[in-house]
Amino acid sequence: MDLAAKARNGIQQADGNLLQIGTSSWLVISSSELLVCVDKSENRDGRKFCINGNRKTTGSWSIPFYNILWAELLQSELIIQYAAPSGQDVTANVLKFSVQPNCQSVKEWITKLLDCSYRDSQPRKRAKILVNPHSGRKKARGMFSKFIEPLLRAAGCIIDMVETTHAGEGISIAEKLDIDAFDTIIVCSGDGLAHEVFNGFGKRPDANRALKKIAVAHIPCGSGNGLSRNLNHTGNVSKATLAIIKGVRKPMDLVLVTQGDRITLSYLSQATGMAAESDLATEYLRWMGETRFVLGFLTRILAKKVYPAEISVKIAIEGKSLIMEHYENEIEKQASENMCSNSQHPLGCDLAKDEPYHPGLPPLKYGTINDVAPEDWVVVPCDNLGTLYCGNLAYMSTDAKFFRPALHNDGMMDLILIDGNLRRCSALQLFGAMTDDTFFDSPLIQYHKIRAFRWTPKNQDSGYISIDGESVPFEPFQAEVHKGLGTVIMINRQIPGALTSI
Ligand SMILES: Nc1ncnc2c1ncn2[C@@H]1O[C@H](COP(=O)(O)OP(=O)(O)OP(=O)(O)O)[C@@H](O)[C@H]1O
Repeated sequence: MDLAAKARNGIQQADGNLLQIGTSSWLVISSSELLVCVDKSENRDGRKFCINGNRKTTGSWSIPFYNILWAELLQSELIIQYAAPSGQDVTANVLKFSVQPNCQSVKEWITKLLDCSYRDSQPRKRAKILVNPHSGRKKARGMFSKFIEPLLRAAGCIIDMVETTHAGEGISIAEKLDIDAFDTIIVCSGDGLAHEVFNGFGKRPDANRALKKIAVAHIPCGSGNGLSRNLNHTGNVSKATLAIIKGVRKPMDLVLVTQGDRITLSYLSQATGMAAESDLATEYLRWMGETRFVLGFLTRILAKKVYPAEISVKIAIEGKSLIMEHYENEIEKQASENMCSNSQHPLGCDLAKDEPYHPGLPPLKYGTINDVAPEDWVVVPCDNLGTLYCGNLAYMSTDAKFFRPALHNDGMMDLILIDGNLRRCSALQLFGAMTDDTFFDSPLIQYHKIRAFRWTPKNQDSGYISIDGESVPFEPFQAEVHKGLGTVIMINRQIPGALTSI
């Protein structure tokens, strides 16, 4: 069916969805998109309609609800802002129509269009934005002015941007942020700046409230962009911006890590051995972007390096088939919850439903690394350990899906242990499996769903430990997960067009 026919069909189905802008020109809110039909004969002088200032455009086309950014009536002008595909990206575009001044039916039509376009996502979010000009290939500043700012402004978001000037600034900004003035903090960088933001919130006396009130969002401008891949389902800057504009708040598990007398919040991963070294020991290859992780991993896997350790674990689910069963049940549960409602509690919902409320960080469930490990923890022999990789989300970078059954809010972490002395051909096969989604199935990896673990190095004086990709001192540590402690913005798959736009 061509669009004009679709539009006529739409008119017959629901008159309230139709906005007549001429005798034979219409705008129609269909079930999944906005249909635009502008008759050539009615826009000869270009007074009725223009697109991006061009008064000559006429014809019929459609815009998925997901791409509608904003609509408003300014006196006799109906303005519709939307994100239009442009090569690999989306860019801000504007349609303008002449209508009757301050017309009530136009106002009602706009309300309907915005309801369809945002569903239960909060429109016009108030965003604190951190841009790290040093991250990745140092393009974040350019990306902000080319894509991020125009899209956010077109969507009517209220934005307050700062460029970070040094490491650690993300912590102090989050620590001092007026959490009543914003809905979200959008990090335009790699995963490191998001780590700082969570840790800044963690330092506050009202840490729990800050972590619930301010949703963290990520636009992928760094060399490690795992968070954006998990939340926005994209590594593209403009599409991630759109996913955040149309995104929905969700609680996300956070991990509390104790080391010495320090406590660190982790949202993505904890790694030692090869997984940590291939990231942290390749800083000098930063110019390569995400390729540096691949190169780092390959060189170590082929060298058969081992990193002996003592590891004890609080197991949640044992065995790959039970883990997959849990994953599938949770996905089904989430889908039916989404069908019912996606309600947006102003504090990010799930405010300690089943646990007592604490204004600061919640108390540790299993003590610190300085306490004796609980008796029911399982000790895993790890004399030949190559990699310890513990993840809270599925993707660790844009295309490395290490933790296929990881869920952002199930109160569990996924732990991978891999021997370091694998035969070289097996190690290479395993490496290939990282990018084709068969990694989880490989018999070469031990996979556990856990609630907590402790790692102590054996016969190693120095080495690398990475928390969310950031280096921490080479000392024993203990980690435990807290369900829904943080809040993030995630793509809203319920809005028609969301899945085709990413
Ligand atoms: N202006 C700046 N100059 C130098 N470092 C900065 C600046 N702003 C922030 N940083 C630091 O840069 C670190 C890495 O940033 P980020 O994760 O955003 O980028 P990245 O390129 O992905 O880096 P990485 O691969 O190390 O995670 C962060 O820990 C942050 O503290």
